Amino acid sequence: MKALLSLNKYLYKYRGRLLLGIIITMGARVFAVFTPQLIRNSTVAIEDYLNGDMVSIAEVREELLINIGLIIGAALASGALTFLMRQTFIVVSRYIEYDLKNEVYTQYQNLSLDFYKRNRTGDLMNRISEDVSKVRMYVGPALMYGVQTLTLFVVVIYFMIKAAPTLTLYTLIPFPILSFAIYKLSMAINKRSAEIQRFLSLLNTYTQESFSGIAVIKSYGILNRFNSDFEKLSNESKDKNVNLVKVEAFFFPLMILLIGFSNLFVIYFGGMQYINGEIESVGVIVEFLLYVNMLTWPVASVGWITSMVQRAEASQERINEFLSETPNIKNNSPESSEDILGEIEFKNVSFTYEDTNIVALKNLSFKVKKGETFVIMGKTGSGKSTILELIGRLYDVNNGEILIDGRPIESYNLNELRKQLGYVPQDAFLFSSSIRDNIKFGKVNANEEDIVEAAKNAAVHNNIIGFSKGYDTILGERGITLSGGQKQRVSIARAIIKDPKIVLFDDCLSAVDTETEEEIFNKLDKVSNHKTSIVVSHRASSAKNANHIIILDEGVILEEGTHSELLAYNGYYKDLYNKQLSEKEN
Ligand SMILES: Nc1ncnc2c1ncn2[C@@H]1O[C@H](COP(=O)(O)OP(=O)(O)OP(=O)(O)O)[C@@H](O)[C@H]1O
Repeated sequence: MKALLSLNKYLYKYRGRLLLGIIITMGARVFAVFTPQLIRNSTVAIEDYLNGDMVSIAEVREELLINIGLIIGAALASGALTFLMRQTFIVVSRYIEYDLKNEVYTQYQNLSLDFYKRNRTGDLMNRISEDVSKVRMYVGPALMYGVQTLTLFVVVIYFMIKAAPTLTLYTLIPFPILSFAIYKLSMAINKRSAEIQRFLSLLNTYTQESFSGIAVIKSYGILNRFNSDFEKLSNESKDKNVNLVKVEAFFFPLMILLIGFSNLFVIYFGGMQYINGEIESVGVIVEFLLYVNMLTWPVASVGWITSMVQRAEASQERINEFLSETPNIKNNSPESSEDILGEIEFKNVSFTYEDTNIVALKNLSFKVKKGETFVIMGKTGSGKSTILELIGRLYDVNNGEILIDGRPIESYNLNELRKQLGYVPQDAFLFSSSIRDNIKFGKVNANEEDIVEAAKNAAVHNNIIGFSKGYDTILGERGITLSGGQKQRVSIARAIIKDPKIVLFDDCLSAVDTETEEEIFNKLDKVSNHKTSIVVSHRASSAKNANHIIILDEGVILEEGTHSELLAYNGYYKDLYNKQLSEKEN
């Protein structure tokens, strides 16, 4: 139950409604318990008539009719209150489900990239949907039936003791045994439920990844392999569910068996006590039989409630695991920072990726002046993307420091800093929405003119108006309706529409031809006259007009200078330039 304590804040938030729910539930059960007493009274009336204590049949009939009326009234009152009971408890559980989903989602958003690398998407999805709905069962049905069962037990046992204390004792003999058996079963259910939940995450992850990679799977002709792997996983999942069902299946027979014993005890001991004169009427036996049967469902629900609570506990533990994570990237300055100008300096920066222990940058130093275009080139894996990720504070440096306008990057308000950066990652991710929305994503209040201008500057406007629905074209998941180059350019439009102070292009023109690349750079040059641009590229053509170029190799600068300085140097850059020039000529 420890994990579920974290839900207390929500129970407290909705305490008014819950309290009302508890009162209504108690009322509903109290009315329900009137029925056995009214039936006993009716039996007593018939008994009295047979014994000659009541003289006229009309008197009996009147008594019976009054009792029937009261039974109907009590049933109606109990029914109406039961309806209201659901309206309070179940509605509150939906509110809490909503709050909890928001809490988990906000936490996901705040967590740093390393969290997303450690955990798979399917698992994240599972915790925010499946696990949260399991937890809802605790704050909704489990709580509701818990209160109902408890109230019913208290009221029924009170009336039982009032009517016949010794018979109550005999009737309740099987209940402790039943409770113990249910407890044992619940433990087994909990273990199996946690396992199922873990497995469901695995299955979701597998499915989600295979849908995302469907193009690769199809083109490699490995559908069958994926199908059979999926079948294996879902078969295992089925076995685990079947195992759970086997244990759960014990509940009802066990309950019926023990309730059956209670009925037998009532008939036998009740009969004996009646003969001995310890009970004044057969009506008490009838009343007790009705009580025992009234307790059947609550006793069954004890097991059911326990298993719901156990499952919720397992799920909440998984949710808490993520909620207790703290983002590695801290926002050290809660106040919004002033506008940045755009000077960037790396001072002896070293960075190692924690999970792989790969040293991506080693004691790196360079300075980019405001408004300059700075190009980073180098072999694959040399640390180019890492530099851009560090400027966006997707990671924090291990040693050294990054300064923006002479101030440590960590001293800026994180969101304000990111707002002033236009980052175009290597893998242009587009949302499954319209092209317009994807571009607007960079500036929520952008008008049509801004959108078209950004698209023109990213040299993608002509492509977009070529589509029958133009800017309203809906992109499939991850933008699959666009070509690689179109995707890259829409992603550039999204970055430049917000008119950032610093633009960071991570090899984001690799899928466009050199002419289009040049066109984009020329346009950007015009619109970005005050912007600092850092461009990662594999093409010398992107570097020609840069103010400064660095060539990275294994996290250190191998060569640096302007285009002409590097050509004069006779090194990596010159080789690359000549090679790409001859490729173009051929
Ligand atoms: N998220 C990550 N987690 C762990 N290691 C990483 C991560 N990203 C990059 N690396 C490693 O850090 C090193 C530098 O990677 P980086 O992406 O900065 O190189 P790059 O020069 O941009 O490469 P490319 O030109 O192929 O994009 C590589 O060895 C890479 O394997």
